[in-house]
Amino acid sequence: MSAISFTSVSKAYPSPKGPKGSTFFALDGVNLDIQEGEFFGLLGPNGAGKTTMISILAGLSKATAGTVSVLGSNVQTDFAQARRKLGIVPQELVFDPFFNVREALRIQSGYFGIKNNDAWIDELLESLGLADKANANMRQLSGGMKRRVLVAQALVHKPPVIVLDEPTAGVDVELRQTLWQFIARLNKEGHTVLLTTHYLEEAEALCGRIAMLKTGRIVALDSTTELLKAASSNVLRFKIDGVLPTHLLNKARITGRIVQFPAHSAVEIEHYLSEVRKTGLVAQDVEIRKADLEDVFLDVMTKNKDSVHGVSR
Ligand SMILES: Nc1ncnc2c1ncn2[C@@H]1O[C@H](COP(=O)(O)OP(=O)(O)OP(=O)(O)O)[C@@H](O)[C@H]1O
Repeated sequence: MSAISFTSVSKAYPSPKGPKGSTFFALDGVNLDIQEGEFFGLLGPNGAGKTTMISILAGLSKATAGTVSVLGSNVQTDFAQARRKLGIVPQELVFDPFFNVREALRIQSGYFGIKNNDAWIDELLESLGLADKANANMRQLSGGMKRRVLVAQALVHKPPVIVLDEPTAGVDVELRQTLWQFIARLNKEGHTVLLTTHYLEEAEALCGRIAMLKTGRIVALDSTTELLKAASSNVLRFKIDGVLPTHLLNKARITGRIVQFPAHSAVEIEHYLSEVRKTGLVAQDVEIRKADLEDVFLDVMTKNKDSVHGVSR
């Protein structure tokens, strides 16, 4: 059985730009099946539709068309069942400021009808590095600590399917490591994990399969290994002080002084370096590295530049 299944899912909003009455599709016929036990990554640029998919999954937003189910329970017609199977860590830090951490987790357990949950709550607090904060008021916690509580809250009912919407946005290295160790353990124990993130290194390290979403459509879907294989084998990377001519700029990825070119062969590498020399610029700290998921992502997004955003119908 699929852990999460999207079948022909679309979500329309009134178009902000088009003529009155026209609609804009934040999701446009999305089909996606995530199997039980997968660690699955959902990637896409800002506005691609990731949060919209998760909101529909969580029952916070209604699909305009199509069906979504969690372990066979339809999120619209069988909401209570579907919700019970899901643990969602939201992107935003929302919490009740009046309770301490343990109370917040007990209340959350109560929403799912679970009494005497303290043994699991203690394990969650321990695994997420919150043991010494159990009696701290939510207001006294730092942003990173609050995020840990949100993760614990999502997991109080031991959901078989865990959804993390950018859980590491703006959090420090220590929390990331604690969080990933814990989530990886839960995944090993059989929990399905769906992750959205802008940290492509994390997705590459953690996810067995990845979907890339752009303007409401899935534009790539494969195992992480296959996606990486499809990328150019190498990337030429160097630093320069100056601006490259347009014919080189079009092929490069620029981050400040760092210039990167996808390169398939030694000949191609030499070609780029000689083109740079011709401009009078000096390539410094030259290195050749293996292509990573960020290269694949940029490649897929560039190839799909023609996708029409917000099709008005
Ligand atoms: N309530 C709404 N009304 C109208 N448009 C909306 C609404 N919510 C989202 N959108 C639009 O739907 C599109 C998809 O948004 P969504 O938040 O799902 O993207 P995302 O992939 O999660 O982006 P990010 O990486 O920035 O979180 C965007 O163009 C957004 O402006």
